[in-house]
Amino acid sequence: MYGGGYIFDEPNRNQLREEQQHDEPEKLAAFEERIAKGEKIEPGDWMPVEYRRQLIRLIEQHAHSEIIGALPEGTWITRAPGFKRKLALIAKVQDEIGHGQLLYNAAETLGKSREAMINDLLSGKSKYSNVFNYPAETWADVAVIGFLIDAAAIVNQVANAKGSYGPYCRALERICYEESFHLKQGHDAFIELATGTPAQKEMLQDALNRWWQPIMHFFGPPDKSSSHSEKLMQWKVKMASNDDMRNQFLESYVPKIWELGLTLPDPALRKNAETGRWEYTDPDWDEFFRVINGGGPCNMERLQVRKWAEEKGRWVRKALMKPTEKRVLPVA
Ligand SMILES: CC(C)(COP(=O)(O)OP(=O)(O)OC[C@H]1O[C@@H](n2cnc3c(N)ncnc32)[C@H](O)[C@@H]1OP(=O)(O)O)[C@@H](O)C(=O)NCCC(=O)NCCSC(=O)Cc1ccccc1
Repeated sequence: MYGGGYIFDEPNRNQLREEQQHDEPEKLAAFEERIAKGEKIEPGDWMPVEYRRQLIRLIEQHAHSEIIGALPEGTWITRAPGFKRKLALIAKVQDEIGHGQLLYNAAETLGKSREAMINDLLSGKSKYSNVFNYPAETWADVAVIGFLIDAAAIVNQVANAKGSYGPYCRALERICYEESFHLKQGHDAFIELATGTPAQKEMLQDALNRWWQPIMHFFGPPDKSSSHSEKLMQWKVKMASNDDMRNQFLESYVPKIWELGLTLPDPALRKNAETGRWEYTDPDWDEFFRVINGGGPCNMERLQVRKWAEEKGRWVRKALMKPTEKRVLPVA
């Protein structure tokens, strides 16, 4: 556990309870009117308890995804082919950690401490993106992550940057600038393999086959079984539904993959000319829920690495604390 002596602050818990009692209809109506007008909600503004709770959940999961998301690519820094690719990968992985910091800051404005968030990650209480629970077996996996997972993240983040909560939107705007650089480096590595030797192309095709289902899962369950979408879209936290984002990703990237002579492991994948929407075989949603609930191939390994890093970094955090903060509090 995060042993720097941190818990979910009691004052914040009390604040949440207090606000719950004040979720009065007039305040709620005024809040929803502001959302409808496209105004940004800022940390000091009144907000329904459920809006706060949902934002903490979503932003916290996003932050964890960035931190854990650095791990599969991070293991390739020393093995990236050539000095330039090593440098670019170091910069990219560093950016992902920076994105995690920006997002933890945004979530903290809602009253949950960073330490409580890290504790919830390490205990398995909080989720993070399904995709980072798979191994990066070859250099081609890094190219697929850098191109297609970054692309998927950009589709989601560009949309939600226009959402209602100011600190989250501002963090997303900055993240999107950096992600567009990541996409370029991923695309470059992807093209090099796709247009390289038969062995390189085969390695890329193999990585694509393995990553396709996790990427389809990335946007979340189908709209009909998405538990949070309705409320989050009403409150303009999510600016497009899971299926719409998945469709937008397919629209932008499937043609690019096919143009390179690569295939995707779904014979039903095609654009319906009449509806303008992409059709596909439903990915295995049981596998998705298994992975996001801790049963993926790398969940245990990912959390072990984070726990190790927290343990090893404890003395640094302690050294940076004010003497009065150095007492160890029980973990929530
Ligand atoms: C769209 C969605 C992901 C899910 O919509 P919601 O309305 O929130 O949920 P919904 O009701 O549809 O689902 C029901 C349950 O399923 C959970 N679940 C769903 N999908 C996933 C999933 N894929 N993975 C794990 N869990 C998932 C969901 O939490 C809920 O469980 P709960 O009730 O909490 O226990 C939303 O949370 C979002 O936009 N998040 C912000 C963006 C974000 O986090 N991006 C992360 C990647 S950043 C990146 O990649 C950068 C990078 C690139 C390369 C290298 C390194 C880094």
